[in-house]
Amino acid sequence: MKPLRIGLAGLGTVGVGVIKLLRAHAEELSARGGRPVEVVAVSARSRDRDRGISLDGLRWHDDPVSLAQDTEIDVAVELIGGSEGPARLMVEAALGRGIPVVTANKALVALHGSALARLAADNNTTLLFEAAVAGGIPAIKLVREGLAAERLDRVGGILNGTCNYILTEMRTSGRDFSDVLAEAQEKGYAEAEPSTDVDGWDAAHKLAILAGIAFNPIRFESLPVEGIRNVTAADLRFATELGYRIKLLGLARQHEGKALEAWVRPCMVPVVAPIAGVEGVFNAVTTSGPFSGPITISGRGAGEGPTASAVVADLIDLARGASLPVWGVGAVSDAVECGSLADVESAFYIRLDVADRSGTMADLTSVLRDHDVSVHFVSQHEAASGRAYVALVTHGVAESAVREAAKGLAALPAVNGEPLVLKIEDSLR
Ligand SMILES: NC(=O)C1=CN([C@@H]2O[C@H](COP(=O)(O)OP(=O)(O)OC[C@H]3O[C@@H](n4cnc5c(N)ncnc54)[C@H](O)[C@@H]3O)[C@@H](O)[C@H]2O)C=CC1
Ligand SMILES: N[C@@H](CC=O)C(=O)O
Ligand code: NA
Repeated sequence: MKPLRIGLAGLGTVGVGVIKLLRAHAEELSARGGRPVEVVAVSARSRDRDRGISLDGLRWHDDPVSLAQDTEIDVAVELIGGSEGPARLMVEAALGRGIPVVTANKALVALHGSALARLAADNNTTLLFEAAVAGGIPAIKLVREGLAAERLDRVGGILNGTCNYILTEMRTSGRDFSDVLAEAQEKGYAEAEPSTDVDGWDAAHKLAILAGIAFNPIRFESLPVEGIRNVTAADLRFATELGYRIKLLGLARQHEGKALEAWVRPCMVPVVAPIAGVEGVFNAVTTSGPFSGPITISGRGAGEGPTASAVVADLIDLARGASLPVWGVGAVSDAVECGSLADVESAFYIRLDVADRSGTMADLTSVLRDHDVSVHFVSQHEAASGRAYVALVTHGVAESAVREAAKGLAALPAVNGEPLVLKIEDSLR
């Protein structure tokens, strides 16, 4: 049987994992795909770096675009990363000549997915990206194939392994942020530029892709994004005391007749919610729809093995001759704006660093009263030298009111620095 010939660009964590997996499971892959799946050509920055795998017998291309133009490949695999530059040029070159592309690059798909889908459709080929969302979890296949019959009202979850790893380690071992981030980088979880992870962008790319399949491609710039940099050890302690875990969540919800509600932000999740138990580098993808009901699946969201498993699953689809439309629908629609969050009601957690003196609490509550924010629970812990951390949990209130109240609180002389406002996400129980 004629093999499926792969040209693979990017020999880092994921690229090396893909080559190892193709070699380790060659027999099973050949049986499942109906023909052997073989890497025949590669491209990376350095030819001589020791990667622990042999590149003997593989054609070498210095330029990933020249790899995409190699007439002796059937599929181009892009594992370089970045929404622009060589990754984008290579994907465009391959799709432009009718060669299917498999990529793990969420930034590229989130920002240019609609244009790439058109290019693929125009050239009668496809772009597959299972590894781009939640690493080894079959998240795309869940939504695009498994739930193809459903009209979902919610999709999202814990979509960044690095952030979940940092939040888990900070809480369980008391280590600080930068120490745990360095470890996530060593383990190959973090993006080349780690602010992509900790500032929420990577989760946002993944949410944009899930929302694109479940609902409609969204205009990435309209997605509200907040990362985990401002979450402190004090917040993690308060969360435990209140019966919550702090998780970086990305969620998109379709409310009847309204613009899509979508956001990425650290949230308080009740400790009894299944998603609260998803710890470390694990991700979780959650959906809900009128026929299927709620579904949550979890697994390793980053790292060599899990991500390689997802890339190779796409290659098997191609070996089998599957021809899947990029966003799960034949016609590519234009990207839509996400709705404003101003009127969306929720309970919120507000954490303040205050002067520990008489009258402070009265000042805080008067600001909340002035903004019509009703408080459900208050807790206080001593901080260093005459300061205290105060945590307030509100009743349900519009996001715009809590944001205005937070500005009023920040302006009080007794309040140091910026308050942290976290949404309490109770719907995922
Ligand atoms: N590491 C992970 O756990 C996951 C990574 N991804 C995505 O997979 C992709 C690859 O990620 P990693 O393997 O972690 O990155 P990495 O930084 O370990 O590897 C990237 C590779 O691309 C090569 N490269 C850079 N510029 C190049 C150029 N101009 N021409 C040819 N090769 C070039 C580098 O030499 C390196 O071998 C990214 O899009 C990333 O977002 C997706 C899911 C999980
Ligand atoms: N940097 C990402 C890797 C996988 O997509 C993460 O930490 O989740
Ligand atoms: Na996946």
